Amino acid sequence: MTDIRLTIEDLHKTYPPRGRKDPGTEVLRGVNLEVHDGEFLSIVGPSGAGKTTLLRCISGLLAPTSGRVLLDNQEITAPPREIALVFQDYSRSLYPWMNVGKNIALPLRAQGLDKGEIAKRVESCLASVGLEGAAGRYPWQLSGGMQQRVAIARAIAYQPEVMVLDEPFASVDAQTRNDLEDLLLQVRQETGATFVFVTHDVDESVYLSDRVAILSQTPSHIEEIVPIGLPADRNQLETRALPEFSELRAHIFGTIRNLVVPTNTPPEYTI
Ligand SMILES: Nc1ncnc2c1ncn2[C@@H]1O[C@H](COP(=O)(O)OP(=O)(O)OP(=O)(O)O)[C@@H](O)[C@H]1O
Repeated sequence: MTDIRLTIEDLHKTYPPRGRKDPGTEVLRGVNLEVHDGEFLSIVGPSGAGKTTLLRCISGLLAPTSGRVLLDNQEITAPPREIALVFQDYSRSLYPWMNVGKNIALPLRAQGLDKGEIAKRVESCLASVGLEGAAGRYPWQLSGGMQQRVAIARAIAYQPEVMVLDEPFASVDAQTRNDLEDLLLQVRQETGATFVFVTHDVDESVYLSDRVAILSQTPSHIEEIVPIGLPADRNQLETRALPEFSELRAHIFGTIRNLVVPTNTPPEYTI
């Protein structure tokens, strides 16, 4: 049996009232989830279902109202060293006044590594994300996709056990997005890390994952966990052309659509 890396136990989160007339916002109501060691698990769900809230609780950035998140059986009460985060907004996560090398080195310096080890890690992580020799460039000199590669390099330089990513590819074009998806699969193979990945893109969740967890409408719980039994060796053209791929995306899309109470707003998910 696979080891459990992360356990989410009966997690509840209600944001406190913002004024006298605001009762507060109950977002998570009893989320239970286990993430296996080395697994790639994606979280999808209707817009506003609480995906980011759940990720923030998992990574120790937000205290749950009740319930617990355990990393290797230890309750998380603050951001643990073993977890690295990558967000959608790379332009805010990289420091524009520091070059790429310094951006990647910053958390390593905080970890107390010596200069030689830091320089080695910066170069090898840049090579892993296809940005050899870019250490001296500044974030504003790079395209959006390249900046997100730097954010991924910074996360892997840290040698985390778990990588938590919140819609990391939502702001890049379709071709770059496919390249970054493959980069993530390569990073997963090289590092053996566990991935928890939030996306609005059902196809992306099927392409990348071992399992996809579907969050319900708020106050949310896990509606369904879908095992993705596709061959481990994924390929943008062949994997996406498999009949099982279409069946899985149709199933997940249908489940999310059934969760959404009809409104006049256009659907966010497309198939
Ligand atoms: N700091 C906060 N204070 C109060 N309410 C909040 C706060 N952050 C989020 N919310 C509310 O919690 C709900 C869930 O938000 P969250 O961002 O977690 O959902 P999401 O599934 O990630 O959203 P999206 O699909 O838009 O990315 C929303 O109704 C949001 O307005």
